[in-house]
Amino acid sequence: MNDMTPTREQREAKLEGMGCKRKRVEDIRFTQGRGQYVDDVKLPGMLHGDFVRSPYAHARVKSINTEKALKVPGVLAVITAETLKTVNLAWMPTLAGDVQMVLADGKVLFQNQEVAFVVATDRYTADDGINAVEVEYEQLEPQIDPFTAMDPGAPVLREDLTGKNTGAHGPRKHHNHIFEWTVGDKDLTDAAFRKADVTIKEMISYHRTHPSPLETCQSLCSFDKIKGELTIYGTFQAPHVVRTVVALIAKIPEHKIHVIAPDIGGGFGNKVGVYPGYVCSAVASIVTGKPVKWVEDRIENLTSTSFARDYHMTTEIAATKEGKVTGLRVHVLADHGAFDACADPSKWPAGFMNIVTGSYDFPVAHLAVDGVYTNKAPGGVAYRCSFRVTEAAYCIERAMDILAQKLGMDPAELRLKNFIKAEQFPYQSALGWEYDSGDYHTAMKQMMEKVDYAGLRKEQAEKREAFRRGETREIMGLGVSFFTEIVGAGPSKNCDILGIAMFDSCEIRLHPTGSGVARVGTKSQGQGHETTWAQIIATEIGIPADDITVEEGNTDTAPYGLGTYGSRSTPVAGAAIAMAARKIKAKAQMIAAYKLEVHEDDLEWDIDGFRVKGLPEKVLGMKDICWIAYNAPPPGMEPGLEAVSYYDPPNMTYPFGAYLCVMDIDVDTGVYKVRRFYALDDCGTRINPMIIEGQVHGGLTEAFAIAMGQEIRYDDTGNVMSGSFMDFFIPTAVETPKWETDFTVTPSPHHPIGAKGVGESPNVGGVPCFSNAVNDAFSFLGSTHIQMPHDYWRNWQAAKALGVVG
Ligand code: PCD
Ligand SMILES: [Cu+]
Repeated sequence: MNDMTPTREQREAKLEGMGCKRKRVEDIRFTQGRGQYVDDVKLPGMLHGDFVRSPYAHARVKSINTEKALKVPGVLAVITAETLKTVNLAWMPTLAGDVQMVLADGKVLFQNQEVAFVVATDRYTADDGINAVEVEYEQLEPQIDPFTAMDPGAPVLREDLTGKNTGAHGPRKHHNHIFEWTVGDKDLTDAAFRKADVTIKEMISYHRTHPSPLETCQSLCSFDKIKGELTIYGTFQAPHVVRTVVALIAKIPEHKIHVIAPDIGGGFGNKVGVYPGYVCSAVASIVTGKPVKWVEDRIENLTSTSFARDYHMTTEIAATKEGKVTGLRVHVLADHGAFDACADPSKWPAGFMNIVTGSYDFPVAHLAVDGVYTNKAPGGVAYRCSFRVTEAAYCIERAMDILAQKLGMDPAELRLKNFIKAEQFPYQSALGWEYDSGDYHTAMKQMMEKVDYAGLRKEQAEKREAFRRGETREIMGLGVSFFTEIVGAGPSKNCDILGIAMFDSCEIRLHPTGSGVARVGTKSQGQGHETTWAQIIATEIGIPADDITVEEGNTDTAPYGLGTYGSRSTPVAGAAIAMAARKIKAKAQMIAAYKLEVHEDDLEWDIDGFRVKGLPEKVLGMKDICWIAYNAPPPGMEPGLEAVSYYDPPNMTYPFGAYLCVMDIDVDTGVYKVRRFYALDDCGTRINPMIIEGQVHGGLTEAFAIAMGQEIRYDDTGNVMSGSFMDFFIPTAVETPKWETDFTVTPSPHHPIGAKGVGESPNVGGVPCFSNAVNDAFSFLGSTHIQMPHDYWRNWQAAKALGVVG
């Protein structure tokens, strides 16, 4: 061996495989303004479309006159529901089994609803056309409050459903009722409450908010009449689903539809749903014979595409006087707006809300969810939480604090007392999930030690005394949260979207000189898949990550997959990538055995190639195997080195974490300061620690935004009060706290590389952590629960209500 032979460590480092803080390869183009987003795509002869929208929340549309608009120079077409009816597209199916108007058909049901689509030579002219469309409305009584939506005298919102007593998810009790969904054993739960020493009950609201990615939703459709082919560029988190749905609805054969999701400027769940803009730009292209682009502006994005949350959760816990939980009962009133356009797997009308037992060993539980229609925008997307998991985590984490307060126990101690123990995994929850793995006690104790929890509680006790003595006007809150996430939808036995099973896929093709390409069914919106997917392959087959190109988002080339949301990419596609790589490795091993003239079983894998056991000098590297695979394969073996895997996971993965927030609030102004925020995340095997840290920073920032101010608010008449970034809180670097991150590693036992998702976790755990900090600060003054968002004004109102401010 000469000195030039690289050491094992050097060979390993060269791969930049799993565990490496590899720099994000996509950032080379993003940071230089070389990303290619939908709006960067410009096709010859391209036209622009824009919407006439309703000023009213609830009104009858008496007439639409397009005559003047069509006379505006440059306006080429005005599409209304009547136009869409000719192609049977005035209404479209939603992902939740409901139907939604593409353009107002007789009625409008929320402010800013799409009424007509004006197509013109440029965006400005389209806008002039919009102003020239004359719509006559007759205002109707709006239904804004979900709590009165099922009153006997409540206005009828969905006239199209008149006489329908059952919906996509079972019986409907009222004309504004969508579904009732129940899980768990009601009788056993009621019995637990009858026997309980202590019970708590609180209505915990998770307000309506919005994912608001920097890039809004957009599409560019081009219909080629000669070929009969439709090409759609769009901001899609799930391009293949879009292609299938278009094929089913528009009756265009699937191979004649090309869906391309180029670079995406953030998704956060906003880009999962199907919006009228996509349908209208496609129809407009068919009608005009030209490519038609639709680009939403900020107000349109905030007020018409996919809100999140709006869950009102009446929560009860039963416990012994020692603080052992014995039952959980939750009723949710879910405000879905005008159409049920929730983006959940089809069989789950309230998503995975039944993860509401959280990290605790509840022997029994019962959950009931009622969905109602109101005159608000449709949606119900995840917004950085897989299918209502953040609502569930908020519910249980707030409720555990309320129980601790009633018992006079420390909230961290109460949690430690009730955690599912490490030896109980795989754990069967009372509401039907099988948690794959976890070690909650270790994570919680690590958090408490790192932040000096006992010291902080002591300081808080002293500050409270000082406040009582009138020496300070500042109160201190410690927010504890311990969450269990559920990500990786999903086993196709119970997860599908409109019947499309939720597996995912990867296709790897290695080239003769030892580099290659991996195509995956997911679609990064900023998560860094081009970086991390190559790292999995590097570790699995010993080809440096830099030598693997990762491609996603083009349905012509990528294998069929269900896309990226619900932190499913790592649990599902990540597994498919490892499995495809292993197929390649198996063929590589046959080649190596032949070349090294030994039996396959006599070979062992060594970082970047195979070696004969016991003969360290007899090696064949993966790069050489690539060449041999094409140019000199063993007799009888097909040339080439590629593999594809479609992976249907046996279970979801259950990441978890322990968070702590230290907050100081000035009672006279309501101004808060986040003094410290510590986040310990366990996402199993970590692919790229730097990307994970970035994901946690981003998710915590969004959690901070939601808990401390971000809200989509309506007045009594259904006017949106927060339709721009002037009134919708987007924290900048100035407001954002400093994040301290930490981790433990508890691999998923069923995932080929043991990885769980992480992208959503910080939002799921972060929101209750901030809210618990605010509530903890005020609790010694006698409050049990203050609703989010906790902006300065509301903190000040809380202080006033508690009588500490005049
Ligand atoms: N263990 C582990 C895990 C993970 N990872 C990494 O991290 C990331 C993430 O991942 P996940 O968790 O799996 O996830 P995904 O699927 O990929 O994604 C999704 C998510 O993601 C997050 N993040 C983010 N970022 C950015 N930048 N952008 C965006 O947009 C976003 N979004 C958000 C959301 S909202 Mo939903 O949709 O609501 O449902 S859901 C979501 C990637 O890269 C991966 O690879 C690692 O490394 N390791
Ligand atoms: Cu959610």
